[in-house]
Amino acid sequence: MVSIPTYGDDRRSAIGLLGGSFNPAHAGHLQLARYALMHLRLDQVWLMVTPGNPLKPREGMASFADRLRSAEAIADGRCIVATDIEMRLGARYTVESLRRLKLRFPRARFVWLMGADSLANFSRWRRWRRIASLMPLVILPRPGSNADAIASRAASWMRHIRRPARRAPVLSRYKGDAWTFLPAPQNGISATALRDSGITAGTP
Ligand SMILES: Nc1ncnc2c1ncn2[C@@H]1O[C@H](COP(=O)(O)OP(=O)(O)OP(=O)(O)O)[C@@H](O)[C@H]1O
Ligand SMILES: O=C(O)c1ccc[n+]([C@@H]2O[C@H](COP(=O)([O-])O)[C@@H](O)[C@H]2O)c1
Repeated sequence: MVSIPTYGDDRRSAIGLLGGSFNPAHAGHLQLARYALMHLRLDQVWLMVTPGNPLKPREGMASFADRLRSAEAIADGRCIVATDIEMRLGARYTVESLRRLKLRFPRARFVWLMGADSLANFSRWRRWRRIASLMPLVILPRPGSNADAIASRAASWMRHIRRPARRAPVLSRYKGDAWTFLPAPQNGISATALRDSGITAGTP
């Protein structure tokens, strides 16, 4: 089982964090991770499996072990790494996980990655303004969610720290208080649709 990636210890690595339920992991996650890796000039993307999204019901959620295995199955173990570090950090909310992660890897430069649907709901996350101050945020488009994301409460509140997408290659140099909406090819796939078709994080 993949545990704590050590890459962040070695040098001032630029690491994209894709937090997710991965119930199951799918091609949309992989596409996002690959695109971010290249366009943000990252050293790695960590598929950071959440012990449990505080806003999602537990019903229908596969076990942490199954979801981690599912994320490992799409990772390459080199540039894209699945990790159980959020479970190990022992925090329930992203804001606390990110704070602990920065203490654990003081030399790393983290960037928080998320799809447009997550930005649309971001203002419901615990201490979301604080999250935006902890590390740069990069939003990738997702069919059906982009207009809501741009019109969201969080996007409106953060408008003064929005950076143009052309700044994406240097965004990891910011300590926080910077975000961008990165135009990218879109993928309509979702874990919900996969579960509805019978594919779950426990499927071998
Ligand atoms: N097709 C996609 N395009 C862009 N971003 C995506 C896509 N799928 C997932 N993401 C992003 O990846 C992160 C983790 O997503 P998650 O594991 O919840 O998958 P999901 O497909 O959104 O799941 P569900 O349908 O169960 O809500 C979130 O930031 C989400 O916005
Ligand atoms: O901390 C919060 O309040 C919070 C609320 C909703 C979602 N999150 C995080 O958002 C990430 C994406 O979650 P999900 O379920 O949409 O894949 C994952 O890392 C969750 O822990 C975090």
